[in-house]
Amino acid sequence: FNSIAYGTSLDYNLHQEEFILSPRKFHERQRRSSYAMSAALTRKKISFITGNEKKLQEVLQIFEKMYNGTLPFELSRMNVNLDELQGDRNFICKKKALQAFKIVKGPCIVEDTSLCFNALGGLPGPYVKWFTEAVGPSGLYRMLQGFNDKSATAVCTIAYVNQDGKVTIFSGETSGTIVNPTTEETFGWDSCFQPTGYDITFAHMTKEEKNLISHRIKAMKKLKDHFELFLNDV
Ligand SMILES: O=c1[nH]c(=O)c2ncn([C@@H]3O[C@H](COP(=O)(O)OP(=O)(O)OP(=O)(O)O)[C@@H](O)[C@H]3O)c2[nH]1
Ligand SMILES: [Mg+2]
Repeated sequence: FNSIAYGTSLDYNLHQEEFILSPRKFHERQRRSSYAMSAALTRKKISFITGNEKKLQEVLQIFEKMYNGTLPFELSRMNVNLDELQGDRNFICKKKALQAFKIVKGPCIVEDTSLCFNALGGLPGPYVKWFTEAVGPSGLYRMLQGFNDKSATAVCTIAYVNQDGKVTIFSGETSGTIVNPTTEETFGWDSCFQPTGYDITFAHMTKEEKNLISHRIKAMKKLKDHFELFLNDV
């Protein structure tokens, strides 16, 4: 598996200046360095399991901003496409989480994203990946051609599994409209999803703008609240 650790930069860059510092400053740096290292050693390790690079990027950007650059845990990524059973989104995400825990045998996070069209009773929902791969964002727009109602909800479902294998689910939703894409796709279906209250799609927005209002940040805020309430669960 491709596993990379994030949130550890603090541990490295303290050594680089050792020749240009005065002895007193060097001593102080060493003291801070060993403090940082012991903090890093006590930080819990959490694995984020996803096969999707774009998702990984957003999750990292959001965590970095939420924790001002210093995550209270060490996040590593495992590049695995977990099996996805059919069912509602919480069921799918819970089953992904349990598979992930079997692999990692420790705390882990998985995420499942749905795009639900109201005119289609919530479909494609958790199956949007296959629809997007088959027809692209413009095809998603055309699927609603016979309907006046173009409204949709983007839903991010996150499952966190703690060290005992207990799964907790968090979800975040952003409502919007499915529009005819006018830009290149930047993620999956961002170019056809226009969030309510905006006249541009997610694809037109900067990452910073999207990360303020997205389904993903809303679910991740709940995960952060959970970590704060149940400190031992981190
Ligand atoms: O434009 C987008 N903006 C987003 O914010 C977003 N989040 C997810 N997606 C896409 O929606 C499907 C979800 O399926 P999904 O959750 O199963 O993801 P995945 O299979 O790619 O990865 P994972 O299951 O290994 O984590 C996949 O096609 C993702 O590319 C997005 N597209
Ligand atoms: Mg998937």
